Amino acid sequence: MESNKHHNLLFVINPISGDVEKEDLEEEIATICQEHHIRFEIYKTTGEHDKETIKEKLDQQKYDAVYAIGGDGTVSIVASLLINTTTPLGIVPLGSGNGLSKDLHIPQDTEEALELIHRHVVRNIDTVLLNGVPSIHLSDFGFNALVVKRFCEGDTRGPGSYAWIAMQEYLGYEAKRYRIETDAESFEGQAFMVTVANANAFGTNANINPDGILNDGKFEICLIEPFPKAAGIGILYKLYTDSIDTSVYTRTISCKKATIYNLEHEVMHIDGEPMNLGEVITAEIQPKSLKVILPLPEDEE
Ligand SMILES: Nc1ncnc2c1ncn2[C@@H]1O[C@H](COP(=O)(O)OP(=O)(O)OP(=O)(O)O)[C@@H](O)[C@H]1O
Repeated sequence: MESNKHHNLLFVINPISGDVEKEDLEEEIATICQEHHIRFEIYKTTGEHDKETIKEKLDQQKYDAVYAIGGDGTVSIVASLLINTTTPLGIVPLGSGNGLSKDLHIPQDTEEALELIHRHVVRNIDTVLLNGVPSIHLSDFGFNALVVKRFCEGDTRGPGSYAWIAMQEYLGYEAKRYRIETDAESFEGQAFMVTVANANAFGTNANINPDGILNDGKFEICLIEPFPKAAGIGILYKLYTDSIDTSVYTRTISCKKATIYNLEHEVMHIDGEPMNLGEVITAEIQPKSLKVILPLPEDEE
């Protein structure tokens, strides 16, 4: 565990995330930073070449931390630039999906999350490389990836439209075939979805990997195998009560390295961004490769 006092910060704000108005936010940031004698800069994302622009800023100047203010997409852009650097990632969750921040127990209330600027600890977490592309949270193939793809193609945001798309796609969805080889065990067969899980729960709170630990040097491959449609409600219930690992239709492989053969070229996403990485995907853990800013443990407050 480390702590680091902030002197110079970069805030990356996504002005459209979560359909949340963020006008007062800049003033709140300015107030806290002035109070604690912290220099700061704000970059507002545009949706175009944000990663490149933020990278230029990081190359030009040393920041003590970069705070991503938005949803999982914004967090993912910032995090991918901070992996294997000494600069920690801070998160102020303000998106429609805030999965990583929830798994890290970062306050979901904006005011409380901003308090971390002057009261926090820094910890190292693992990340996973999928054909060289970093995944910090959850990536998957199959049903959920299809829903994520349709969601990204649509023009409505929020959990309601995600649930609506999921319902529309569910009845017609057919499991796809995968071969998975890992340093622990192998699998070949059909799956409804295959998740490469560094963390635990999606932004919707569906917990696909209840026992996952973000800094254990391993990731999990969580499979939901084919099931009768009538069993869907039970699986959904287990996903939302942190007990999916007790379902007879699931299988979890904990490993450090895996090769996934996506035999039917099913859609996939990495941390919520649809992506096509081809038929053969290698996944490899990058132990403790990302520094994150977290609330002080209760016994240290
Ligand atoms: N100024 C902007 N105008 C339009 N789109 C933007 C802008 N800034 C960022 N974006 C887009 O916002 C998306 C990321 O949003 P993020 O995940 O942080 O929040 P979200 O509300 O959870 O979003 P989503 O509903 O897509 O999950 C990316 O697709 C990015 O291109």
